[in-house]
Formats: sequence, structure tokens, C-alpha cells
Amino acid sequence: MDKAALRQALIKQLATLPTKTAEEQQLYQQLFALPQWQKAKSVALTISQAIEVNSQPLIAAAWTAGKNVYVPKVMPQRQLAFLPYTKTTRLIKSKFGLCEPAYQADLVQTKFDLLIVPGLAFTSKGQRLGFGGGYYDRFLAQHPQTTLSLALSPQFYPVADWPVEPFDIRIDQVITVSR
Ligand SMILES: Nc1nc2c(c(=O)[nH]1)N(C=O)[C@@H](CNc1ccc(C(=O)N[C@@H](CCC(=O)O)C(=O)O)cc1)CN2
Ligand SMILES: Nc1ncnc2c1ncn2[C@@H]1O[C@H](COP(=O)(O)OP(=O)(O)OP(=O)(O)O)[C@@H](O)[C@H]1O
Repeated sequence: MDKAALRQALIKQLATLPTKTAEEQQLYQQLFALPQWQKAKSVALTISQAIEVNSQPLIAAAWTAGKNVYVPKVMPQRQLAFLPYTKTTRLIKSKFGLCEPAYQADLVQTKFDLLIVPGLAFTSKGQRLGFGGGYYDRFLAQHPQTTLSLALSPQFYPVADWPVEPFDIRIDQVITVSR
């Protein structure tokens, strides 16, 4: 399928996924059992939107475990700036409807022990279809590091059902649910 059509179809499916909460519990438990998560002192992830895997439990668990948490802010020229996210960080709604911290140059971080990459669809090989901004492909091209993604059942594809392009950067590890 072409990327735009698949994005539309996935957004629709995810919006009405009846098993979402149960699947999220499975994904969290799998993630928490991984050494990459347990050992990570710094974790970058997103403030999720409604159709995405809810990241609040991940953020809470990371805080409880004493990890440093970073979340992205969309910058000009389709760049991402990752900024610290603590219990006292105020978030601002961006023009795309995303909740982001305020930009502060001296707080920007580019390397994390674990970077959890969002997206709409993934394969076991780590191929990824995002929302179409190319933000993570650009960021990872500049700052290669350990990456992981969480896939709800409609998001996991045995083989890519979309055109994989030369600039697409593969995710190291994709966790999904058993069905
Ligand atoms: N929760 C969450 N936060 C995230 C991401 C994500 O996937 N999930 N991102 C993952 O990358 C980044 C933001 N990604 C975005 C991807 C597409 C558009 C978007 O729809 N843009 C418009 C207009 C584009 C333009 O002005 O040129 C569009 O394409 O219509 C915005 C942000 C950073 N934060
Ligand atoms: N490393 C890069 N340098 C410059 N442009 C890039 C790079 N990676 C991707 N792009 C551009 O970004 C655009 C969007 O790419 P793509 O459709 O793969 O985004 P996506 O992976 O779905 O989105 P996101 O990473 O934001 O979730 C493409 O038009 C592509 O040309």
C-alpha cells in the first residue's frame, strides 16, 4: 500500500482498537523485563497522542526507577530537540497538537541509553512507517543510538506493506503483543 493510504487506515484502526489497554499492559511488561530498559539511566520517548501506545505509564516507571526522561520538541527544518521531562516540566501544546516542553538550548540532549521511537507500523526487522515528518529518520541519521519501538497488534507487519526507502533507519528492536 502507499504510505499515505496505509497511514490513514492505521490511524482509523488504532482509534477503535478494542484491545488497546490490554495490549499496552503486555508491551509495558515486556519492555520492563528487558536489560536495555533496566540498565538505561536515560530514556527518550514521546508524550503519546490518543491512538499511540500510552507513554504515561512508561514515564512514571522511568521516574520511579530514577531514570532521566527526555521528550522531543519539533524544531524548524524538521529537526527534533530532546529536552528533559521531569515532574515539574510544563508542557506546551504545539501547532500539530503535540505536548512539548519549552526549548532551552543548554538542556538539549542527543544521546540516550534507550530511545523509544514512535510510529504507525513496524516489522520485526525494524522497518518503520512514521507519521510522515521524517523527524526520526533525520535525527537518527545524525545521532545513531540504541532504539526500540512498541507495536500494538495492528501496527506489526511480518513484512513491510509500504515502500521502504533508502533514508529509512531501522529500529534495533520492535516489541509486539502475542495474539
Ligand atoms: N507523540 C508523538 N510525538 C512526536 C512524534 C510522534 O510520532 N508521536 N514525532 C514523530 O516523528 C515527532 C513529530 N512528528 C510529526 C509528524 C508529522 C507532523 C505533521 O502532520 N505535519 C503536517 C505539516 C507538515 C509541514 O508543516 O510541513 C503535515 O504533514 O500535514 C507533525 C509532527 C515528534 N513528536
Ligand atoms: N536523513 C534524512 N535527511 C533528509 N531528509 C530526510 C531524511 N530522512 C527522511 N527524510 C525526508 O522526510 C520525509 C518523510 O519521510 P518518511 O515518510 O519516511 O517519514 P516517517 O518516518 O514516516 O516520519 P517520522 O520519522 O517523523 O515519524 C521524506 O520526504 C524524506 O525525503
